[in-house]
Amino acid sequence: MIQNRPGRYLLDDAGLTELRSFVDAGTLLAFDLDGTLAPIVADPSAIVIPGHIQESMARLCAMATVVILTGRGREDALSFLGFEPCMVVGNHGAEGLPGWEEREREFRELCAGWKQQLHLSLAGTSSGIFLEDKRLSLSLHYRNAAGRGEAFATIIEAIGALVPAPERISGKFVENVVPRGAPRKGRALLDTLRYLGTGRALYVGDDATDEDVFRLRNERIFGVRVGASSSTAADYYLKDQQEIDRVLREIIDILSHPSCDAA
Ligand SMILES: O=P(O)(O)OC[C@H]1O[C@H](O[C@H]2O[C@H](CO)[C@@H](O)[C@H](O)[C@H]2O)[C@H](O)[C@@H](O)[C@@H]1O
Repeated sequence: MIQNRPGRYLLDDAGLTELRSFVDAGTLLAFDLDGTLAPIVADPSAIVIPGHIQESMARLCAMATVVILTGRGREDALSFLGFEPCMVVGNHGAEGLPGWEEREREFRELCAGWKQQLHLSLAGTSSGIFLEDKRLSLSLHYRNAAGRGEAFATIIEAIGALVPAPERISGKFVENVVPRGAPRKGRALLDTLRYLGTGRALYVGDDATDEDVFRLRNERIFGVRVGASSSTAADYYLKDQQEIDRVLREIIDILSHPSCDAA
């Protein structure tokens, strides 16, 4: 079993040197949305990518290949971006990958069935549980529940009773119901690299679902976790979400001054 190790801080001299030697115009730049480009807020429909982050992302989109890998539905994610990435892969990797169109139809049907079952099983249970229907996966949020422990237990029981059994992926005060066999973020990033004919990728994410990328431990992927964690598989970490601003500015600087010794 691969042991996790504490990541290294990205924004010190050593981390920035590594970033500079990894990133060039041919590097795929992939980002998670919630908690990475947008700060976490209590209402999932109220996220905002700050204007200066949108501007940096728009600049990067003009300089390199930018991809968004999000747990949100694609259309929902697109409505928040304010810039135009090369690709947006939604639903934790299950939506928007070329070649998966048939399976996506199957995933939609499964989710519609699970949604009906959840409406029945959660009716009358603890308040504050919010079901987000993302068509190819479902999210059961309990951040705003009066008793989070009780709400979490209710959600786990309800997901455990679903037929057929889904995959359950934990997130930040959310449990995600995902079709078995659907691509997750790790697979999605590798497929995207192949599809776009790109050799390597930088990936920045903040959540348990992003560990699916970090756990690949692939030398072609430079993984950065937003928020230090003793259990992350990411190579590097940022102290908090606000530091994404500096990361984007550093990458813009790297791409504006190409050197001969990039890896
Ligand atoms: O992969 P991501 O782009 O990070 O999406 C992960 C989930 O993000 C959203 O939920 C999380 O952010 C909300 C807004 O800040 C917050 O209220 C919630 O507690 C978080 O779990 C989104 O609603 C989910 O669909 C995504 O799966």
